[in-house]
Amino acid sequence: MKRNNEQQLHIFEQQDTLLSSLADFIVAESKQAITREGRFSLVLSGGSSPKRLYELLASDAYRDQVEWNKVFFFFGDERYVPLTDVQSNYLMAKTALFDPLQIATDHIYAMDTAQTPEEAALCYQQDLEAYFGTKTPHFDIILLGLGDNVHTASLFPYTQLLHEQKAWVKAEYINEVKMNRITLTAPIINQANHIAFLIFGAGKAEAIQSAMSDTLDIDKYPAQLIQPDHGVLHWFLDQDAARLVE
Ligand SMILES: O=C(O)[C@H](O)[C@@H](O)[C@H](O)[C@H](O)COP(=O)(O)O
Repeated sequence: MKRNNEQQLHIFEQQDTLLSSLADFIVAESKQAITREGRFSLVLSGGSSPKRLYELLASDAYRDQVEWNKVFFFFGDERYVPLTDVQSNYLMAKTALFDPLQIATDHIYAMDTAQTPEEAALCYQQDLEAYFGTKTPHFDIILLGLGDNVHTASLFPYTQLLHEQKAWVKAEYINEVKMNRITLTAPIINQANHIAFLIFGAGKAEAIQSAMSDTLDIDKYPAQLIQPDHGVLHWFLDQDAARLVE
């Protein structure tokens, strides 16, 4: 089954130029969204790949290019650990981005892992409903990473989460990582204006090839679920990661 949405490949030899190109894209989109709607919604991904991007956005090279007081931050997923835990995606973003830029707490939508996983998912859904109001939940940019097993956000292979058609946020115990995860689901991710995968390193090449394959098997390759309804799917890759799809 051919994919029917727009995809843009952005492939760079060096990680530095990859990161600055994605940072430039975020800056440009923030300007357009703020002009259009007075605010910009950015969904952050977790894991290790995006840390340097967040540090770059908070650096002298970029900090003055964005009206941060009009930016609202969300998370694509969260590990079910305290927000002070070293595994927390929130803590990584707080350290690399929020604290250096002195982002106001009412501009940061963290998943509340002090509640049960199911309560946290429900509360986050309510937060999103409040943010979007009666408007369709079109995040301006959703950043995503890709696991070696082709998971993205916390949409892991062979989980119930993959088949959620209605809820925007769900929690599930993920046996593969022996922890509860809270995650945006494909229905809301696919409503974004822009979805940007940030992936680098030769170890991700096979996962990217599977994710991009037109032979769909979403249980095996969950990232294949990411097919924007109206927006653009961007792949920000370094050459090592892109070697099987260039
Ligand atoms: O909470 C998480 O871990 C992320 O949301 C997850 O989807 C991540 O993006 C991939 O696992 C890639 O992680 P790395 O960037 O560390 O390879």
